[in-house]
Amino acid sequence: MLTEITFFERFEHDILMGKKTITLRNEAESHVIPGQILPVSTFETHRWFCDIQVLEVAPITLSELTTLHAQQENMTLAELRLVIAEIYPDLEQLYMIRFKVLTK
Ligand SMILES: CC(=O)Nc1cc[nH]c(=O)n1
Repeated sequence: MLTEITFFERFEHDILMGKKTITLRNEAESHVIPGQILPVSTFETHRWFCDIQVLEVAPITLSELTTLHAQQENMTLAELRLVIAEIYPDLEQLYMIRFKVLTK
């Protein structure tokens, strides 16, 4: 079970503003359950910046991504596909984690 989650610093503002409400992760980072509360830190320096509550976890493939997922990431679909390809090269099976920010 995941007990903390990290995000790249470039996503911090969007998360805190409620503009990014999902994250797409690989299988290793998908072991969370709805209701679970996770501390969130930056990937680069492990600085805590909020707690989130997991609302939903669902498998999704790269080809199934839609403009709704892109909106929930505060990106265009083209941007989202590029970002995911950069973070997880050649990975088709992803997991969508929907969350809300609790403590800032
Ligand atoms: C650190 C890290 O992997 N961050 C990610 C990965 C995928 N999506 C996301 O929002 N953040």
